[in-house]
Amino acid sequence: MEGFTSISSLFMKNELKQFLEKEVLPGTGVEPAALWEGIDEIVRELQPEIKQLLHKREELQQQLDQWHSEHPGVPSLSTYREFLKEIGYLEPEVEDFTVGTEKVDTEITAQAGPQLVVPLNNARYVINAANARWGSLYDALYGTDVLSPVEKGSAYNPERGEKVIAYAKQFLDETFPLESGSHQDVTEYLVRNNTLTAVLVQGEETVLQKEQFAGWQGEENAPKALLLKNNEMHAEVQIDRGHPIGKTDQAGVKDILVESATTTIVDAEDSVAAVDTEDKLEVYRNWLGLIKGDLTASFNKGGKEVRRSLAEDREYAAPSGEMLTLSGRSLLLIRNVGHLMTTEMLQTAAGEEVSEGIVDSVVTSLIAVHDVRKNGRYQNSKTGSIYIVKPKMHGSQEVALTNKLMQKIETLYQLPANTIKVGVMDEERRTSLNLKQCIKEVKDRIFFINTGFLDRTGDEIHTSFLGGPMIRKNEMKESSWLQSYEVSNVWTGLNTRLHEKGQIGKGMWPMPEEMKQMMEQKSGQISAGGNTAWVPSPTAASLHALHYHQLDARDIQRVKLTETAPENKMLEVPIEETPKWSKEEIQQELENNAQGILGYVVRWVEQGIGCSKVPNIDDIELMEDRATLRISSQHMANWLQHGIVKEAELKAVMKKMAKLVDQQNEGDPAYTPMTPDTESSIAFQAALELVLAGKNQPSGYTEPILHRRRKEFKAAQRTGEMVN
Ligand SMILES: CC(=O)SCCNC(=O)CCNC(=O)[C@H](O)C(C)(C)COP(=O)(O)OP(=O)(O)OC[C@H]1O[C@@H](n2cnc3c(N)ncnc32)[C@H](O)[C@@H]1OP(=O)(O)O
Ligand SMILES: O=CC(=O)O
Ligand SMILES: [Mg+2]
Repeated sequence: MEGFTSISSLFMKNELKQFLEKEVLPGTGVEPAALWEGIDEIVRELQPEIKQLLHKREELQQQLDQWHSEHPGVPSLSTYREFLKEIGYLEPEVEDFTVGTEKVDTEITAQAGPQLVVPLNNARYVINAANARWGSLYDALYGTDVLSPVEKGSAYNPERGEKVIAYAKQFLDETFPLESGSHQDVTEYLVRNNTLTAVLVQGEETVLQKEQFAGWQGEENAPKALLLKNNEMHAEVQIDRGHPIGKTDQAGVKDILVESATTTIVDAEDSVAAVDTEDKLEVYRNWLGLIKGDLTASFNKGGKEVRRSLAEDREYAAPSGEMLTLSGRSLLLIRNVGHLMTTEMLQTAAGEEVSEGIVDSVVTSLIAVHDVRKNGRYQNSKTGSIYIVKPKMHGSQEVALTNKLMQKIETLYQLPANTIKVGVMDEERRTSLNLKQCIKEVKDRIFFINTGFLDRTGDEIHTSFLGGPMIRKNEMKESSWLQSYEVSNVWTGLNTRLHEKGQIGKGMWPMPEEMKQMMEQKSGQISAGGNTAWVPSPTAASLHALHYHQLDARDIQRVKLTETAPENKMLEVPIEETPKWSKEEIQQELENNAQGILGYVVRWVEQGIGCSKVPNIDDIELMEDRATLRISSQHMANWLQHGIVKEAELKAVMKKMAKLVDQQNEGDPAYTPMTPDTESSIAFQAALELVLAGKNQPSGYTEPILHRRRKEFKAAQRTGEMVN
């Protein structure tokens, strides 16, 4: 095969083979021949199993479709439950057990804090994310709407600055109260007898309680930084009387750094558009750079050349008399793709593509072997673990398959058993309903469960597609199935003692610009029992970090563990039995969905951007990724199926919204408008296809269409380049 080299019985793209041989393998202790043989064996054994499990998904969906056609509307619970048991959708109960994962880093076991997610194909963002372990509270407050609407413009506004400082000092008073007086009235901080001492305006001295003072930098009588600790999370008061802000502060405080993203998921899945070898290698190379510690990104920002690299660790003198070192970087977890897609990078002799999930796990864990062998400039996992997040698994058999894959990889790389930890995204209905069984399959390697409610909503719609029209998208968050799913996830996590070994994670804040709202609402995820929750940006991480100071997540979990089992309402399908929507409401729903779909898809297909901010109908910028696309496309397809909208009307809405999206992108020189010639716009046709063919997409996923259309666009671009 042209462009491929044979490795055992398989054929590998030359670029991947070279990348593995020249850039990855040296230093891992794994020989090329052993790798090729190992991959071959894994593929031979697991590829048929994956196919079988994908076939099982289809079979179940057909049975569900048939059942819903015969029982239209909201299902009667007892009959429905029986049916689901009969077809094996609901799995048999399993005995109680506890999670036994060992060698998990303290960022996961001891700390409770924000989890940042970042697209792995963007080196500039990825380095930023790794460094988001620490973030400026002053910047986070000044640059967002938490205190007052965002101001555009470059000049520093001292009035806004004052508000920021007052808020931050109030945070200090609430979280790190002085024995008497307020941080607002401090004129000098110093360290005396290993105690943080503050001099107040009137001249009297006060102290911070001992347990909260973790260290300092600089001289004891003129410290530059004071390290404070609460609920296992740190904050650093930075003092510099020569700094433009420090100069204006009576205590010389220039900023308060907050420990922010304790963990970061570097994402090779739903936030990236990676459809071929070129794209995948970019993703893998960035992961290698992160693990080796030498990833850099150079770019121009505000007229200045910036070269970004990974942050160093932070060192402090500790009250114990010893030095204290804290990581300067977030603990990195990598999200692989799920079981569905295959990749051109590796093929069988018959020309059949190999599962992309297998290749992802083999390559990303091989790269992480450098961390286990301490080859990098920094050490990501101090416990020698590799953290892989596995998305979109349906039920316990698929989790068992992932476990088998990781076992085989460990054997291949001669790693101790359970070195590769697995994070299970609870984002498909069959996993939520059988979560205990799923956790059991990876009970000694699981390090988190996470309520990926976005994918989960897409799957909720697709599973019961033929039952009737779904409620409006915005109503989903309040619906009983979703609330029950959140509660049940926590319950199962706590009762398998997962929280003692890992994270019970909560979902994404998908409105990156709405930080005031986030500050008002996102602490709810901790009150609900989460010890981590997803944020879309470093700024959001720094702000959400404050919630972990306000609430003791571990304590909340201990209390929740004593509660009785929640009622399971996950089978309450969100069908609107007697739709009474006005024409305007229907139009609004369709336009909102169409705008989101088109705004996201056009950048995906034509620019290879897998996660972007797209304004909704109310001009609020929403984070759109493949999971939000799954919801919108399935929702429109479902309304089409049930006659809430006719095909011609739907097409008209799509065209109207394409015009709007074109206008919204006018300032982007790389953008090609979809209108007026929507027929020849590959992006527009992709968006339309996602809706018109939505009913038949596997589990309602958008990957197959997106990948095909992106490849089509890339090919057209290449042909165009050749012609020009
Ligand atoms: C359902 C799911 O699967 S959710 C998981 C998938 N979602 C994600 O991964 C969301 C990740 N977030 C993002 O990709 C981005 O924040 C977006 C696309 C939502 C917004 O991106 P932009 O429009 O470029 O953001 P904006 O212009 O406000 O900010 C850009 C700055 O913030 C930084 N930034 C934004 N998001 C991130 C992030 N997730 N990690 C690190 N840095 C980030 C950028 O580095 C940039 O700073 P720089 O100029 O110093 O490099
Ligand atoms: O992956 C996260 C989700 O919400 O889906
Ligand atoms: Mg998801």
